[in-house]
Amino acid sequence: MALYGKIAVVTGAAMGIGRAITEILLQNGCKVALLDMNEAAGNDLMEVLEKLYGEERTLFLQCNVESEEQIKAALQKTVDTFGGIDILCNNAGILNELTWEKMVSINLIGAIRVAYLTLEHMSKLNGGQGGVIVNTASIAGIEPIASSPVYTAAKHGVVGFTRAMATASTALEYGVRFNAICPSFVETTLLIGIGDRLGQFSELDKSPLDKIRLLDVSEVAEAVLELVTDGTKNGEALMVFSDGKEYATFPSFI
Ligand SMILES: NC(=O)c1ccc[n+]([C@@H]2O[C@H](COP(=O)([O-])OP(=O)(O)OC[C@H]3O[C@@H](n4cnc5c(N)ncnc54)[C@H](O)[C@@H]3O)[C@@H](O)[C@H]2O)c1
Ligand SMILES: CCCCC/C=C\C=C\[C@H](O)C/C=C\C/C=C\CCCC(=O)O
Repeated sequence: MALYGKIAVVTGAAMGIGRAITEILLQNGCKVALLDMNEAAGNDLMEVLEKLYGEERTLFLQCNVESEEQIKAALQKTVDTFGGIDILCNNAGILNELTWEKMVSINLIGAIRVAYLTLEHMSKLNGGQGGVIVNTASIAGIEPIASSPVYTAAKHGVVGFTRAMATASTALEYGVRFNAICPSFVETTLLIGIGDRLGQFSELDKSPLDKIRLLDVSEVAEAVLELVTDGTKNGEALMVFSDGKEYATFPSFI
């Protein structure tokens, strides 16, 4: 997919990986709607981006991915402002085993909710032009992390949802590709003070974090760009490690 002039929606865009995805899409000519619940961080980032890329190429919309109403309003505003949606980077997420039901609500249900509501604009079945959806999962979506069982469950859910939707989209001719990005540990606020958010599993935090190089957000954004632009990629889970990236392989029974 050539990106110049394409319209992207990024959730959890105000900081961390979402911010890096937003910037790489802007650098490649996209218009980007930044959705995030953190209004202050979103507005601060907009000031920076407007100076770099021009006011007409970015739009910040305060949006909690737990709220169907807020997502619907944000997507409609994006379509009204930019004229459609070609790319969704479904990235908002938290890591907190203490508030595990909320974590499932944001990391898994939120991602599904945003994807379904975006398809109402993007799917060829609904009069859209087709496009691509990249869901931010994690290596924890491929391999269990003992200190984070519910985070692991939610991210496995994101990978499963992505792969099933890729097949469904092909069969039902939505014209939409679905891929998952699965990073290792990335240097963002998500990992700050993590020991306090692992609850009964905190003693398992033996911190590989001290032994491996944390990824820079730009490395994850580069891998997302590959999944967005390479039209042959559908139903893939691209793992990003400190020493390179690799597509996950899965058994097949059906
Ligand atoms: N940092 C890592 O090591 C790592 C590794 C693999 C995957 N991930 C995943 O990457 C994604 C981004 O995480 P990050 O590391 O950039 O974290 P981050 O905390 O730096 O950024 C997360 C962003 O999501 C937003 N957000 C959180 N809950 C939201 C909600 N309910 N609605 C809307 N926005 C919300 C926050 O306001 C924030 O701007 C998450 O899905 C996370 O699970 C992170
Ligand atoms: C042990 C401390 C864990 C605290 C953080 C828990 C979960 C973090 C999840 C992130 O999404 C990253 C998930 C998994 C990373 C897995 C493997 C690391 C591979 C190392 C490498 O890059 O080579």
